[in-house]
Amino acid sequence: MISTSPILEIKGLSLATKSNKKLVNNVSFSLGKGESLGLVGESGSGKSLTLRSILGLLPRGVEQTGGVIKSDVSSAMVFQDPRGALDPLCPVVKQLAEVVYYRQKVSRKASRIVALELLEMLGLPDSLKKTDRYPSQLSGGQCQRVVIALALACKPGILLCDEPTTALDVTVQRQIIETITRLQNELGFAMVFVTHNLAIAAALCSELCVMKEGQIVEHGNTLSILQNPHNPYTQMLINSVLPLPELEGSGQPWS
Ligand SMILES: Nc1ncnc2c1ncn2[C@@H]1O[C@H](COP(=O)(O)OP(=O)(O)OP(=O)(O)O)[C@@H](O)[C@H]1O
Repeated sequence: MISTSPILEIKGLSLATKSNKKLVNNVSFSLGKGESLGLVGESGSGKSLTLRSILGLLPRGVEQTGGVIKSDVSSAMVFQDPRGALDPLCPVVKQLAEVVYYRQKVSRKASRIVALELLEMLGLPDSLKKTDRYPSQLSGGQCQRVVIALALACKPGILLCDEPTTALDVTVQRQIIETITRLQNELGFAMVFVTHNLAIAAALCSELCVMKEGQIVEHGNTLSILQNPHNPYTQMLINSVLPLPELEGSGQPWS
């Protein structure tokens, strides 16, 4: 299924609480350079824990009880809540310049220049680049762009996205998805993308893992799975997406 040699391989990953309650069970997948894999499934199915284990960022009380994670490139994470991921007391340009300074090992002056370039790349307005604005002075969509810039400042081989658009309204969701697609084409990072939204998974990810109760129940090409799901749970997930109602008489779906 993977055409290039994998840059991330997860084999038989199992996670449990300290009291041995199983949370993720025997999860395996791999990712090639520049590829995108979606993790979908109901709330509590283990998507975020699987993603966090790639970074070694498991929450307190959860431990890896089995399996191996092999990766020879760096990863960076984009979290669901953009405001929560930013320091409210530090101007955004300064936050970004700090990450560039420590991760790219350039001078203070150069780190600010790179930070401004990253904001430009993310399509943020000039006003935000010229004046030092705090996160509370930015919209949710602008904050999420800054958070993506923070992750890209680490020059990741793999971008780990944990429902990065869930907290945003649908028009901003679309802009963020388009921005991520553009940046992936420009920069060539691979991506693991956690989402509840099958349409977003279809737009971004060529490969899909469907998770239920800590296990992968279906894994393969995204379009094949969405058009011809084999697992009853996948079928249920697809059928639970509300169809747009049709305008009476017109036969046309709402636009
Ligand atoms: N720190 C923790 N201690 C104990 N159990 C936890 C902890 N974090 C998560 N869990 C449990 O692990 C399971 C998987 O959680 P996870 O956050 O990975 O689900 P998810 O599929 O990402 O859900 P959502 O889509 O709602 O974010 C859930 O049952 C959750 O309650």
